[in-house]
Amino acid sequence: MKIIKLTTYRVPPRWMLLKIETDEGIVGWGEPVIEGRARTVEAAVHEMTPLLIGQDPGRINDLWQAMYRGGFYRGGAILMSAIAGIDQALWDIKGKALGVPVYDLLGGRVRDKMKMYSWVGGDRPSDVIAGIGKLRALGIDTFKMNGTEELRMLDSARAVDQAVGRIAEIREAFGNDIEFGIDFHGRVAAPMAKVLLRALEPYRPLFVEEPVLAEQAEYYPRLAESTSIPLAAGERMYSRFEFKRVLEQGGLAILQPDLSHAGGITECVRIAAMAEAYDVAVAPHCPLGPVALAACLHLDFVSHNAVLQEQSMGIHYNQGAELLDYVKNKDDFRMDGGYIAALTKPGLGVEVDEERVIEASKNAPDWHNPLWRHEDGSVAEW
Ligand SMILES: O=C(O)[C@H](O)[C@@H](O)[C@@H](O)[C@H](O)CO
Ligand SMILES: [Mg+2]
Repeated sequence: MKIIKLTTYRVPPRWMLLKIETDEGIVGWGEPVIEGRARTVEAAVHEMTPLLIGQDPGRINDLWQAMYRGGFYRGGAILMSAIAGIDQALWDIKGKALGVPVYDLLGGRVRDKMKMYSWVGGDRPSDVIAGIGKLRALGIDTFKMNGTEELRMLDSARAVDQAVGRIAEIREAFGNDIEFGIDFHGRVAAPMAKVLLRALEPYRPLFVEEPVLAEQAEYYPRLAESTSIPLAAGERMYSRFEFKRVLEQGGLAILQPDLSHAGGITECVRIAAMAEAYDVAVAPHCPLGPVALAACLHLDFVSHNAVLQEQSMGIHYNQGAELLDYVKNKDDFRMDGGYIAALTKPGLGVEVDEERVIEASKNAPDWHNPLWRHEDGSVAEW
């Protein structure tokens, strides 16, 4: 079998889907995208085409190495997202060619169902109580929300009280019937991280995500010393080589590689195995579309240390399209009591509605995250 064509479709809300065609008629789908840089990743995908056209799609490891090592410069958000989407599509082709789901190509399932969580509260975490109430009715009991709005490097007791007060309200309203992660989203600088973590201790969040920016990873062990709250990070790390440093230095209880940013299934399954050796859990990051989620689920079903899966149904970013709008087999993604079953169809298990994708790609938005500024006019982390 040979790869004959790559086609990219940027689609609402802010995703990109990649279709890889072969000379035997089998097609694979991937989701190479960095939120806000879809056009850049699209260019990177097409720059890699000469390494792929005419090649056997079944030689995923060799194609991965050629894409990673072949360009001299390597790593980072753009190139690793391009590789990720291509990798996902190659696994999709392989599974379809052999008539098995990707998890069976990776040694089979370690679990029967996977625990999912939903976002509540939006960019500026508000109405989280109402959001949780609505989703509780659907049997969902695990959530994530932003921990703060903009926060200055050194902010006020009032700002801390506002952030903590929201969490206190959640515990007040729902007790221990629900669990929730708090995403600091890189908005909290090192001077404030310890302050905020300590103030949140009494409310026992399931985890705090990106307690500081990924470029401040040396703070993870120091912050972990100061709190019992499990620390999580990973959406802004892009390969085994970044995650190995974080595992070596310690501090993170949960790694959150993104299957559409960190080199795809091939790379993230290795990252998950590395984490298991350090007794670190994995909870793949996925605020994206259905192909990215499917790739995450195949990792989840073969990784003993996979504990939670993010999915974007109802997320505040999904303006103009929802998680399953481009999927024909929507029922396969049904959640039951906050869990999802394995995707058992061959390949990634996503039946892409190509007509819908092509139609939607005709007016793809150029989504970019907002540029926030503090009261004094300086740039604030979004
Ligand atoms: O945890 C999450 O889902 C992420 O922090 C998410 O909010 C960001 O990755 C966002 O998609 C960037 O545009
Ligand atoms: Mg996050």
